[in-house]
Amino acid sequence: MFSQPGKTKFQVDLRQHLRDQNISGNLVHLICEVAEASKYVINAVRTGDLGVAGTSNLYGEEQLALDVLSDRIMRKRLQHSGVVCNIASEEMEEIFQVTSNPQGMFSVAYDPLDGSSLVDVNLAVGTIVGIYQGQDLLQPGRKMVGAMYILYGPRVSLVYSVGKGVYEFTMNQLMEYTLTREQIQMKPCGDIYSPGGLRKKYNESNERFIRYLEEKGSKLRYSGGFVPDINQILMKGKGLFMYPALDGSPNGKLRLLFELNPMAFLLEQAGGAATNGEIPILDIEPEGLDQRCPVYIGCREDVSKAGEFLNGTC
Ligand SMILES: O=P(O)(O)OC[C@H]1O[C@](O)(COP(=O)(O)O)[C@@H](O)[C@@H]1O
Ligand SMILES: [Mg+2]
Ligand SMILES: [Mg+2]
Repeated sequence: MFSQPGKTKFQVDLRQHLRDQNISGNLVHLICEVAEASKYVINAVRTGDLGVAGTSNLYGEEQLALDVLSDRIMRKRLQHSGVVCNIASEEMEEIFQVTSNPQGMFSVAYDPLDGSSLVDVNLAVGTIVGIYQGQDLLQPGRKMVGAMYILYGPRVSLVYSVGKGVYEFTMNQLMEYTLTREQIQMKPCGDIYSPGGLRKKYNESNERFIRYLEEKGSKLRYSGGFVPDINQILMKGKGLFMYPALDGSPNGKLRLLFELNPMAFLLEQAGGAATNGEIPILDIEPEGLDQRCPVYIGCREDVSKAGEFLNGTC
């Protein structure tokens, strides 16, 4: 049952689709709860206060009112879902325990509003979610049972995987998510590149890798929002996003639990790859909630080429 990209041929609703996936009813419920929460987040993005909240998150970054509101929307929904035991968010200081009994339950790590500083210039932003069975959130991403993101662009789309391929749903005029693409697949290499961070802070290997990409004819496509940048690569099936180690920031900027693991899970499911330049992102043992790490994510061959530049074999 393959629909054309962008066309909702079968009007398959998210819940109906998930029920057909042979996964636990609790996981179906959890994904649908996140989908419901996203409807309130998009409303906040479209109409909410663009000012600062006057508080800071666990990274010491100034929080916007929209960061705080999106976080509350997500947390409340998860807290009352009846299927979540632990919650961690980019905007919370510590793990929020809903229940100490993990039986049949999931734990969720999320970035409620990635790219929030782009809302005032009306660019696309998103929500990123990683789902773990049981109560342990500090596990390698490969242990995740599901990952998803919601992209708030001119259209709202939801992309998810529970380890059975990657599917895209798009919000219709009734604010329901209906299936628009299934079994999304990446090509082995591509011609789009999204380089994060200040280039003058790149080391020589990263600089040489960028020159290699440019010489092979890759086009620069960087919006400054991780969700739209990854979504472009995934939906076009080609390209590479990187946010490398920078001079003064050896771990780059992006967060392992809240941003990188869910995206790595999705890209691997689509036949792509994600590494820190040495090992797969999904194999990294997290040491703390606030862990950051460099990332090269996208087409398999492009990601592996990045590794060759970094280890000096290229
Ligand atoms: O401005 P830079 O350094 O290129 O960083 C951009 C990256 O930072 C982020 O905005 C970080 O996310 P938050 O907005 O959640 O802090 C990513 O969306 C994006 O990929
Ligand atoms: Mg973020
Ligand atoms: Mg954020």
